[in-house]
Amino acid sequence: MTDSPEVVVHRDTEVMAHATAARLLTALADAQAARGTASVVLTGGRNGNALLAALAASPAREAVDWSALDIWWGDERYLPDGDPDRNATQAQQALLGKVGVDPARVHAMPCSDGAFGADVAAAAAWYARELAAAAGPGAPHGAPAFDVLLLGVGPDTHVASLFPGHPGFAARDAAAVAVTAAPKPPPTRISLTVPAIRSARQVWLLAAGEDKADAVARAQAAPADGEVPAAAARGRERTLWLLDRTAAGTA
Ligand SMILES: O=C1O[C@H](COP(=O)(O)O)[C@@H](O)[C@H](O)[C@H]1O
Repeated sequence: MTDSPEVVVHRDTEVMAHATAARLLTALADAQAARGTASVVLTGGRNGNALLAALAASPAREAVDWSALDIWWGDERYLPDGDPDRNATQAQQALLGKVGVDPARVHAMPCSDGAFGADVAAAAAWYARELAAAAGPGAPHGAPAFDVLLLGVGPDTHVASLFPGHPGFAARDAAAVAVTAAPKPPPTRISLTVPAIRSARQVWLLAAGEDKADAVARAQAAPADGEVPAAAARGRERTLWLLDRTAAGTA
């Protein structure tokens, strides 16, 4: 696991989205050149969706073979299929419906009107099994070595759906966990766990806007094993904070 996160500060939110899109296309194209395949973990939220829109608009988007990309999610709001608040719905509209993804490689988290109904714990356990199957035997924590795992950072320092002081943050025995009574609506969610996040080769934390400045400062000062979820998000090879000036506190 990386000890020292790197920090890149962009002029504003728009520049950050486009620069991060270029960075991500390069990282995924490099992974595909090296191994013939790549994997990415998407995030929801404002910065995650701005990135997806920038990817869709990029003239370089076909540098990635979208059909040879596994797409996972760091978290999901446990809502009916197609609900506009689902991270998967937003990703489909912003990007996935515009590029040639292989539907079999788009690993959406379950929805509340699917096979598991209201049983979000069973839904999270299923996603953990999907991750473990992709990771193969012997993978620590049953999670794949994702090439790039994206995380938006909430104003309270939450990442994925791991909220400060909430039980999901402490989950260590599976790659995915059910989250109930989340402090941010909707209350019922599924999230990757800290060990699953730390299985990624690269973890990129995205934060733009004045309301994120305090969270960024606190997360960068907290110990990696503290109760500040964003501080615990580390990649095996690289941890990268991608900020705009307001979130970095340098505006
Ligand atoms: O609810 C969520 O919030 C976080 C952060 O969202 P933001 O709009 O404050 O940037 C997001 O990363 C997560 O995926 C999402 O489910």
